[in-house]
This record gives sequence, C-alpha cells and structure tokens, in this order.
Amino acid sequence: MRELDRRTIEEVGIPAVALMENVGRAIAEEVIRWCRERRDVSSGSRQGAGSQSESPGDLVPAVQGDAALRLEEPEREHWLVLAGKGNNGGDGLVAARYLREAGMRVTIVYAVEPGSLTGEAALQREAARALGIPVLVHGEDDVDFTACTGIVDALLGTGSRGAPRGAYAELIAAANGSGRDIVSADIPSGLDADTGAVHDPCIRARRTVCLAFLKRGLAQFPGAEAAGEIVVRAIGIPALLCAQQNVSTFLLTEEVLRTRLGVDTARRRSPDGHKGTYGHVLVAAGSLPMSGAGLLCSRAALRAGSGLVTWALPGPLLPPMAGAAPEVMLASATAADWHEASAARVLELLAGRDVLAVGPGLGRFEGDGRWLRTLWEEAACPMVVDADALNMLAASDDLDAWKPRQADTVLTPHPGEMARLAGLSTAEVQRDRIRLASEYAKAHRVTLVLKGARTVIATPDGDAFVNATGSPGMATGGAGDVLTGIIAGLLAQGASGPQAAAFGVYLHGLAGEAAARRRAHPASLVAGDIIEAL
Ligand SMILES: NC(=O)C1=CN([C@@H]2O[C@H](COP(=O)(O)OP(=O)(O)OC[C@H]3O[C@@H](n4cnc5c(N)ncnc54)[C@H](OP(=O)(O)O)[C@@H]3O)[C@@H](O)[C@H]2O)[C@@H](O)CC1
Ligand SMILES: Nc1ncnc2c1ncn2[C@@H]1O[C@H](COP(=O)(O)OP(=O)(O)O)[C@@H](O)[C@H]1O
Ligand SMILES: [K+]
Repeated sequence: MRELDRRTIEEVGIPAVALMENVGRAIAEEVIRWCRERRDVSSGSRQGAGSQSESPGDLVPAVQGDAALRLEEPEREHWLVLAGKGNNGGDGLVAARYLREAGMRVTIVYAVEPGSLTGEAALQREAARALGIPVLVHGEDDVDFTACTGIVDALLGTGSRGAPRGAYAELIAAANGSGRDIVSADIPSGLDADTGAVHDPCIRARRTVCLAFLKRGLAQFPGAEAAGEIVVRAIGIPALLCAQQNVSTFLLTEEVLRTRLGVDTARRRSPDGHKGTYGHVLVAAGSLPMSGAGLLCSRAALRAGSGLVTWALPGPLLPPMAGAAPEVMLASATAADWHEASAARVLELLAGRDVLAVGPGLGRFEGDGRWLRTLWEEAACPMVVDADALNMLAASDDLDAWKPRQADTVLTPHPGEMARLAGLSTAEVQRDRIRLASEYAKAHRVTLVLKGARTVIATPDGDAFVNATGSPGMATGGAGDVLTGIIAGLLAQGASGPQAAAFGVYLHGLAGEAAARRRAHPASLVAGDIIEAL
C-alpha cells in the first residue's frame, strides 16, 4: 500500500473501502464521459470533448439526478472490466457496479480465480456477485473481446512489480489486440508508475484515471503514450496529507493553474487599462543569420498581451527588420555584431522596461559568458533566458560566483540545452525529466521549463507541473522562440515566474493545437502559425 493511502486509512481513519468506493465511482464517471465524447465525435456534434453540461431535456436520464453518471441509450454500451486480484481490481469491481447502475451492459473478467481475492477487493467481488453482474474467469471461460464496446483495465496498479506475468500478460495482449477503447484505473497495467518505463506487454489506454495525484510515470514518455489522456481524480485523501507526503507533481490543467498557481486564466483586462498597464518587454535577440528568432519572440510577447515590446538587435539588422512587425519597436544594441560590451547598452535600454527576454537567435561571440553575467547580475527585472543564452550559462564555469538574482528568472531549455546545463547526455535528461528539472530549479532558485512533448515546469520551491497541451506539429524551428516571447509577455503583465512559465507553456500548446487543426496536416505547422493562433 502506498504511504499516502496508509496514512489516510490508519492515521485519519478513512476506511479503505470508502476510498475504493470513490475510486470506482470516478472511474465509472470517466468511462461514461468517454462514451459521450466518442458519440459526439462520431455524430459530428459540436459539443465536443469535456462537455458534461447538457441542457435539461437533451437526455433521457437512466439515473436521475446525477449528470456525471448519465448516458443516453446506455444499453448500446457493453464494457468488459478486467480485474486483477489486488486493490486495482477492487477499484474496477466498484466501477462495474456504477456502470451497471447507469444502465450499461457490463461483464467482469477476472484474471485469476475470484476466490483468491482478499480484503476490500473480496468485498467488492461479493457486492458485484449479489447484483448478478456477469462474470468470466480467464483460463476457464472464453472472453470475446470483439463483442464489447470498451474495456476497463483494472488489472494492475501501483502494487505491480516487473513485467506482467501469466494471465495478466495474456489479458493485456488480448485487450490491446481487440482494438477497443481502453480506460485504465490508476495506471495502464504494465507501466512502471515511478519511471514511466513500459513493460512488455503494457496496456495502451485511451484514457487513464489517475487516482489522488499524478504518478510521474504517466507524465513522461514512453509511459505517457501508453496512458493516453490523463485525468487526475480526487478520491478522498486529504490535501494536507498530500502536502506532508511531498506530493509535488501536478498535471497542468486550467484548474491547477487557477487554484494551485493563482493564475487568472480568463486574462481579464481592466476596462480603463492602457498600453502602459500591461508592461513593456525588452527582447535581446537575433543575429544576421537568425534574425527571425528575435522577430518571432517579440511578436509572441505582444500576442501574449504585453502592452509594449522593444527588440534590441544588432544595428545592421535594423533596416531589413524595420516594418517586418510594425507593432514592435526596434532599438540598435550594437553598431555591428553582438560583443561583450554591448551588455551595457542592453541595460541602458532596459531602463523603464519591465522584463528582459534574452537568447533567441543570438549566436555565440567572444566574451559572451561575461556579457550574460552582466545582464544576469544587473537586470533587476524578471528575465527569461533561452537558446544561446542558455549555452552561455552552461559554458560558464563560475556560475556559483555570479550574484544571485533577486527578480524572477525563467530558463527554457530543450533537452539538448538541458543536457549542457546539467552536464549529462540528452538520453539521460529524457530518462527522468521531472526529477532533473525539479532538482535544477531548486538548486539554482529559478523556474525551469524543460521543453518537448509533456513539457515540465519546475519551480524554485520544488513543485513540478507537467503540460499536456501541444501538438507534434510544434516540432518546428522557432516554436521555442515563440514560447520565450509568450512567457516574457505574461511576466510583463505581472505574473510571477512560475505563473508565467506554466500558463505560457499551456497557452503555447493550446495555440499549437489550434494552429495544427487549421492546416491540412500538422506537419505543415510553422512557428508563426502558433503566434497567429494565440
Ligand atoms: N486502499 C488502498 O490502498 C487504495 C488503493 N488503490 C488502488 O490500489 C492499487 C494498488 O493496489 P495493490 O497494492 O493491491 O496492488 P495492485 O496494483 O492491485 O496489484 C497487486 C497484485 O498484482 C499482482 N502482481 C504484481 N505484479 C505483478 C506482475 N508483474 N504480474 C502479475 N501479477 C502481478 C500481485 O500478486 P502477487 O505477486 O502478490 O501474487 C498482487 O496481487 C492502486 O493502483 C489503486 O488502483 C485505490 O483504490 C485507493 C485506495
Ligand atoms: N511533440 C511535441 N508535442 C508538444 N510540444 C512540442 C512537441 N515538439 C516540440 N514541442 C514544443 O515546441 C517548442 C520547440 O522549442 P525549441 O526546441 O526550443 O525550438 P526552437 O529552438 O527551434 O525554437 C517547445 O516549446 C516544445 O515543447
Ligand atoms: K490498471
């Protein structure tokens, strides 16, 4: 039993069977929501994902008074509940009861002889039996997966060790092979909940109902792919206990942004606001071969809502860039290329401005480490450090001697840049992204955005947020420059480092999704499309 479950049950006195009841109900609700969304998609309804608020009269309720457990024509559904012999199986048995109450057809498939279930799982077995829910036992009965419309995977949870064996392995392979939609209880069976390693075989779920708190293994690849869409559901474990147990990894949802990070996700603007109300970003970026990086970053900062944006750039870039984005102000930071002493000019330009974004398209130059150190130590405002500025940071061997920054600092490395910062290989970075990002952010008192699919935002206090928005189409040059601009734009409007980083990553992903939908194929997405979709 997990320590958190144990303390809830033994110290707080909430009965294990009560937690299991909450769990099973949450799983049933998510199965029903899945069925609704699937029907919406197949009927081309605009109601779309996540809608739980049909207007009265839209539905003929099978269960009165409980919207989350209500499904139109429930008899069209026949779900198999695959139950293991531990508590994860017990969760599935409770879900089977609720699905049955909703009017769906349900068949329980035990991985093992049901008589071998013990504790709360055995109680649930008896309840399901009393209700006459049909039962099949693997190895004794034929299971026809083709006859069902969906599968609940309640075979193995956090108590599983190593690769699934015997009946478990056979059922997992058969469920995957059936092509039916699978909703997993807590974790896809066959996944290592801590590392995200995927055993052979491992359930390929469409949705995973993760219980109480986000397990890290669901949030990093390859586990994230096996989990499908992740929904974290409360099950009655007190929040205080979660905090005491150092539960510090969260799935970045709008609710988490609002409640945990205090972000105004509605981005309300005051009716009498003016451009000065929403801050001024100074972007120090771009070089002749990579001028577009500075342009993308500056435009994104404006689209994120910053009142004003000035782009500090090498003088020779000024004529070709003039007019490229009429809303962006340009300021020459150096007569020719970037050089060490141009840091003083950047600081001069920073006077009266609220945020510094530094790095996109800069390139490297003689003395660039000292250039960055000057900005790091002297810029009193919040700062976003990206791209080549991160490489400068990584190359400096005296980081510990730099004066600590007082204002918020956000670092936005992709895995290659993170590898250089941490002195690891990229493969090592990818192996445990959440732990690495958290450790780095805490040790250096920065907010760290470790980019890539399922971007991790780690705060100086040790919390980690995992983003699930975005599209593979965003793997395109310049997408990161856009993110830097968005984060800087949010900082300019008064967000803290963690708020701006988390909300920025979330919005960047949403915009990427919207932009990908607008193109004939996600592969056609270019970074500028993300800005236009903001
Ligand atoms: N009250 C609570 O604590 C709460 C718990 N909750 C739920 O419980 C889940 C954890 O439950 P759990 O600890 O009972 O373990 P679980 O994941 O069901 O599997 C253990 C069984 O699997 C077997 N087995 C293991 N490895 C195997 C393998 N490789 N291949 C084959 N078999 C393998 C192992 O058998 P054994 O090896 O011991 O014979 C044992 O029988 C958690 O994820 C959540 O869903 C929630 O309801 C909240 C309240
Ligand atoms: N498969 C993906 N799913 C979601 N987001 C992605 C994916 N691939 C890339 N991204 C996002 O796109 C951005 C790419 O940034 P980066 O690698 O710095 O590109 P560049 O340096 O060219 O601007 C990051 O924010 C990253 O998280
Ligand atoms: K499971």
